[in-house]
Amino acid sequence: MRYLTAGESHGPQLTTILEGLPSGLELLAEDINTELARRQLGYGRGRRMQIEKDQVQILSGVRHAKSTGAPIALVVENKDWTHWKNYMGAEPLTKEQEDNMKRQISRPRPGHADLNGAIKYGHRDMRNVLERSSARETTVRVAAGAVAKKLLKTLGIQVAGHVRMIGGIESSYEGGMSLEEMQRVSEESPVRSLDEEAGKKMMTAIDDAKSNGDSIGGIVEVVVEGLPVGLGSHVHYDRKLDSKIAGAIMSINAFKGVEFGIGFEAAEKPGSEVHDEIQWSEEEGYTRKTNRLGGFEGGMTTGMPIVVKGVMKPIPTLYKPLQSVDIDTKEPFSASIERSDSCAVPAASVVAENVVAWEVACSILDKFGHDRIEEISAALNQHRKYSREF
Ligand SMILES: Cc1cc2nc3c(=O)[nH]c(=O)nc-3n(C[C@H](O)[C@H](O)[C@H](O)COP(=O)(O)O)c2cc1C
Ligand SMILES: C=C(O[C@@H]1CC(C(=O)O)=C[C@@H](OP(=O)(O)O)[C@H]1O)C(=O)O
Repeated sequence: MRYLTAGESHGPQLTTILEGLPSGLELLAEDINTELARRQLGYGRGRRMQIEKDQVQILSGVRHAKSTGAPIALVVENKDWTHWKNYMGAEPLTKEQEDNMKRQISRPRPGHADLNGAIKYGHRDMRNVLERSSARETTVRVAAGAVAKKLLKTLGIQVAGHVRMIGGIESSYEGGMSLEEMQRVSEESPVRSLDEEAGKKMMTAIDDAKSNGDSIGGIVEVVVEGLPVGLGSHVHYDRKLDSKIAGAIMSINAFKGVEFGIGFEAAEKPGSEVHDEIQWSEEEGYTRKTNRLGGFEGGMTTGMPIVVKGVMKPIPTLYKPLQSVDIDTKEPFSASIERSDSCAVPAASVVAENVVAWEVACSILDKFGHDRIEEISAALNQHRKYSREF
């Protein structure tokens, strides 16, 4: 499967085309809208989220609630477009608009794509860069991921996520929850923390950052369960599934690092405290006594849950302005802003779930077939039995 996205943050809509989804998958707009709504929640978001109410239109590839195997076109409208029509349309500028281009941007914001993108593509108006680099685009990445999640659910594979840290405050979650429970508990918390006390402190930290004109980042965690052994491959660098998942997480706006299982802690520990011992039983086949490596050995799934974390930097647009340089006058200035999120870690955890789901779904199709959901399901069940008895 593959997908492309198109659309600007304040343009009319965001679009994605998914290609390679097998036929026969039950798919409703509601499956996608649920994920879109989850992405819009979370403590610390700015005023834009009060304007948008993301709803998908499924424009092709699904008939009578089932995928046909044809490309799927998904569209989400930007409600904010009505305020931006005069600045964001594809038609040429009128004389009046040209004289009145108040919103032309010549002042790059530190931490954003503005300056690099302007130099690279030759834009004196950096709006041409920021509109596309905005995390508004994650709306349709989540729409694509929601389709992947539905595919995985149909095959008995679940994906859930939560927030591990915001602004240095760590949720003390130690594991042992079912994924349904993880989903439910995290959804009850405005910051998607499984630890209620830590969640309250995270909210206070967001309030403090906001009132200081600052922003804070954090760590999100995604867990995938119900996996077969051997998704991905050890034979070539570009077929390793852990590397594809790491790339997907890193592609989310503002993400700066990824780790599987104990991750960077492995640097401090002896091998006996890092590797997971192998055991076998008739009911479960091969399992690991621990899951410190987060579900991967040799770029392939072990059958244990995938546990992956991603770190998000603090939002770069600050009410307490950072110094930059105007590209027209070359004069220094202090950035001024209209609105921004002060923390988007909870929302980003939903994006992370969905981009991980996409990579896992692709690897399932690569291994078990691309055409019909029934044949994929049968091949997967056969493989589960084979692996247990191997
Ligand atoms: C869900 C989400 C919401 C975001 N909201 C904002 C925001 O309101 N203001 C802002 O300056 N950056 C926001 N960002 C981060 C920027 O999009 C990102 O830092 C920027 O595009 C530069 O990319 P980089 O940080 O990956 O280098 C958000 C990111 C995500 C994932
Ligand atoms: C619109 C979304 O996030 C936006 C991501 C974003 C950025 O710079 O990345 C900046 C803000 O947009 P605006 O400047 O219009 O307020 C966020 O609201 C969204 O998540 O749907």
